[in-house]
Amino acid sequence: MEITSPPPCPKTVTVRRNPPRRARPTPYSAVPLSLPPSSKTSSAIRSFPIQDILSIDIPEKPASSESTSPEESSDSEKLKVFLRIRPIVTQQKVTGSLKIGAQKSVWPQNPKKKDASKTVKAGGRKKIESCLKVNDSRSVTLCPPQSVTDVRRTKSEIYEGFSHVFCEESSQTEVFERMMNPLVVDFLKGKSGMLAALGPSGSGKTHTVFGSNRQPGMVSLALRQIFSQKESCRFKRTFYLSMFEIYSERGKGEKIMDLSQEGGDLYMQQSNIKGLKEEVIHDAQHAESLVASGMLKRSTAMTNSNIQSSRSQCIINIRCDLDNLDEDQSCTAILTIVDLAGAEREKRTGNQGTRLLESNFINNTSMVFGLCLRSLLEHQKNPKKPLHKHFQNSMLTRYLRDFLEGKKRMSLILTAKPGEEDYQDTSYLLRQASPFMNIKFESVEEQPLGNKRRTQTLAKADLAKRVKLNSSEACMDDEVKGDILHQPQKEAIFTALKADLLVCTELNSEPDKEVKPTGSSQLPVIISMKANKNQSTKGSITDQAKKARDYQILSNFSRALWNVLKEYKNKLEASENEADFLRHNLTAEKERSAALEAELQLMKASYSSGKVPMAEEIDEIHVTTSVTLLPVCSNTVESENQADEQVSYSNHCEEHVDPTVASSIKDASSVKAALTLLKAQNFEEHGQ
Ligand SMILES: Nc1ncnc2c1ncn2[C@@H]1O[C@H](COP(=O)(O)OP(=O)(O)OP(=O)(O)O)[C@@H](O)[C@H]1O
Repeated sequence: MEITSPPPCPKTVTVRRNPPRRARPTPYSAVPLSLPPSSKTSSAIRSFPIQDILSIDIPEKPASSESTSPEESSDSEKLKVFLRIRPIVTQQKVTGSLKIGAQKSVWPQNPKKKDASKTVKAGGRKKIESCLKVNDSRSVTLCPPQSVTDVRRTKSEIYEGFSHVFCEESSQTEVFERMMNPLVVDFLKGKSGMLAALGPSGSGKTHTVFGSNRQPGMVSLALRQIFSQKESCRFKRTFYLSMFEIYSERGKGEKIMDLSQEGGDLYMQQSNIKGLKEEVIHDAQHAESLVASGMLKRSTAMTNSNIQSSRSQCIINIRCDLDNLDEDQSCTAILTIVDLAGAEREKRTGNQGTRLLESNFINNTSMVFGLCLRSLLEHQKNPKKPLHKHFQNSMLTRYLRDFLEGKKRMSLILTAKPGEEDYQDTSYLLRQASPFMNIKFESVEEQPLGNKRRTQTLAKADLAKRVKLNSSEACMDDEVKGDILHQPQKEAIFTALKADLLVCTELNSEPDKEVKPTGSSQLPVIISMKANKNQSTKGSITDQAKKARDYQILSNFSRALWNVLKEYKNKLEASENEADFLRHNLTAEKERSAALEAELQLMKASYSSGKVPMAEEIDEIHVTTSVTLLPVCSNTVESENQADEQVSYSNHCEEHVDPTVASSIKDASSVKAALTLLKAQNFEEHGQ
């Protein structure tokens, strides 16, 4: 039987795809391919831990800072927003009082008023539902009345987070204790502060701030509290009172009026009020009488909302000069109380003419006040947002600039009317003002000075003494010198004040203080163990704390960076080891494949010629190829080509050789077995 030789092996070309294929997995080899030991360590490197670094919790002030006192730790405190709900006034009561008011004044000519009277006449006593429900001491729910829900779908809203909610039954004393007393305590310690009352017309701002004879307000109660303190032998406190209003006369711009007995018109230069008179106050009674006479001068008028509606913004300043008698030094603190005129809705008040112009001024000032605080809040939330200079748009906000820019402490009391018909006003107030509770006072001055307020004050008494003490203020600018003749040597006095602060039950709440009796005073005097720190020390402590914080951040960052670099170095070493190992394996495989290829060529030639190759010849091929191909195998690309050719050849064999043989050839380790099989077949054919 004639043996038909298989067609010649076509020249196979390895086509490289574009993009080039990745290296094939190393074909099965007799040589086991073990992974290099280093590959075990080459786990994926985590990304740079920037988040970890940023989330490292670094205390604002180092815990080790022994100098941090409880007072200093409250550097960043939130604006306190209180809410006071005034009692509901029955319709009959309102209109009744309006009737009385109407006899005194012809203003306003509001047709609605007549309608209201009619309603009362016709309907008699009418029960008014409350739209404001107190949930707890810090939150309220505003429920829309039926009339509003009928028109549009309005849901109940919860407002929470107030420093305290004073319900309708809350007394003036309760409000004072919770809201005003902390400010007074700070004031007596040398810290300035402000309380501002905000709310719609007739909601009880003036009632809260000034009160009445029967129910004294915050000003009177604060003055009583101030003068109830016993004097220390080392310190002399002198209190001054000034009072002025900002108003608009028939809409012709803003004006300032000194509300002291002999006071007249004042003028404003930038944020400074020029010519404001201060009265020295010796006792609470005297001070209260001054406030009462000032109130008589204040512009008020009857409106639909309020029988005696404030038509101006009223500001009261109580200043305390604290003199250290031992060291001839002094410091100043100011307690400011602001009674804003209540925002009014034209529809509601029915104001016309002059009242309407006044209304515009009042609403404008309230709006600017709110805008300043909103801008501050937004700026604090996102420092990229600029702190707009809204304060420039009204005299009041110009005067209160430091407070409205978060540089000085302030508290707000929102007064609300809970009646159904007051829903719109109350809703507006809560929506606008409740977010202010998130405002922070970042770097509140520990002891804001009178000269910072830049109010030109001319105290009637103590002038000679002031001039004497003023000798140490040579470095002050002229304006400031004019403003406050008595320049307080604040640092030393503040230190001494801390060391010799009078005990009063309200003040004595700090745990790290030691109480010692003094010879001169019957009351024990608090001796602060940390009293020898003055303000410059505080400044340097703040700097040190900042530096320590920066250092801690940087060291954490560099530590994290170092760890990442170390991980990358390990990974690099592992990869190099792996590459060496693979290169070595590849070389060995190339040698083997070259030897097998040569052997196959020989076998093919022998098969076609019918001559069986001798075992020696095959061994010779192995030796030759392993020697000659070594340098070639070092070239990876060429080796890959050869590997491709080998596979191509194997494929070819699959097509043209007996399937049993082809499968054997594919398997590199079974080549010898294939050869034996071929020999046997050849032998059989030749034998036959
Ligand atoms: N908590 C309260 N308890 C009793 N009466 C109150 C209370 N709040 C307000 N009133 C009374 O309501 C009336 C209006 O209050 P008030 O003048 O204080 O309002 P207002 O907010 O200052 O208004 P405006 O902005 O128009 O001056 C006053 O007669 C006052 O006595």
